[in-house]
Amino acid sequence: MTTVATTPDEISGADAGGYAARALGVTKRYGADDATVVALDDVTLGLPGGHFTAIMGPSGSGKSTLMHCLAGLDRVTAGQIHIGDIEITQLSDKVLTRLRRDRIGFIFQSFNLIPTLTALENITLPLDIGGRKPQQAWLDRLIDTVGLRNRLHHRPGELSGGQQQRVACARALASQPDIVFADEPTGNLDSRSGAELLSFLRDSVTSGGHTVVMVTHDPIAAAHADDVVFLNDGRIVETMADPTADRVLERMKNFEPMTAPAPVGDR
Ligand SMILES: Nc1ncnc2c1ncn2[C@@H]1O[C@H](COP(=O)(O)OP(=O)(O)OP(=O)(O)O)[C@@H](O)[C@H]1O
Repeated sequence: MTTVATTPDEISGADAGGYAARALGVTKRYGADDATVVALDDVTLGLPGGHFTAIMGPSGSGKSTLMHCLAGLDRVTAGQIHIGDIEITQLSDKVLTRLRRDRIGFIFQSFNLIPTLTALENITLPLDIGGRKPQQAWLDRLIDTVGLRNRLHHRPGELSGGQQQRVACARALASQPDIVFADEPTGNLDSRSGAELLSFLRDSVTSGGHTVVMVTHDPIAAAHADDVVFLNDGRIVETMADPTADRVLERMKNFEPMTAPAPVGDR
């Protein structure tokens, strides 16, 4: 499995097991009647295991909705989602919650740390909730990689934004999940902290064999990925292998002529 797939044949075949997550003909509608919004329109996507995939597209194109549906945080209107070999669209809320906890890691733009817990307690929280013991060697490696060794007993309020996001990253990877979903993970970080975080995610894929899916608006962030999936109006319009920031920027420009602000003098 060397690249993302976007056709039903590719992701339904005998070797579909190589995909960490799959969406098959997924449609997501919000609202009803005249107020209906089609956020995803018949999306088919296979995300290879051991890959770093970026999801890009203009505002409102369906990026977050796609990620939330893939991660089982939102229910689809039609179609199927697989995490590994498990079809999640039919699962009860209880089973889905357990699957998310055990097999999926999340990194949100807003960190979502618990303010009363220390950095270490935040990192191991998903494991603690699941009644699982952290694998100490992995945890040690993770803590050293994100550079939090001397901050483990600080609470989030005593950490910088970049440090908090690194805690969120370590938390997402602590249980060695099958797949990590990151929604604009560098959105609240300065450029140096953002670059560190992206290197960490890249390394967790290259050296650790993890699977990372990241929604981003930033071509430089997307250039850390193996593949970029471009969405527009709820549909996949293109994929790009081995992206560079320049190529991604060029592609994004084609989407956004309507949203570029007019020069001040023209208003
Ligand atoms: N809970 C909701 N109720 C109604 N409409 C929604 C809801 N969530 C998203 N939408 C709509 O679905 C469409 C896709 O939204 P989504 O948040 O997935 O886009 P996005 O590409 O992630 O946008 P952005 O880059 O601005 O975050 C948009 O038109 C949005 O207004």
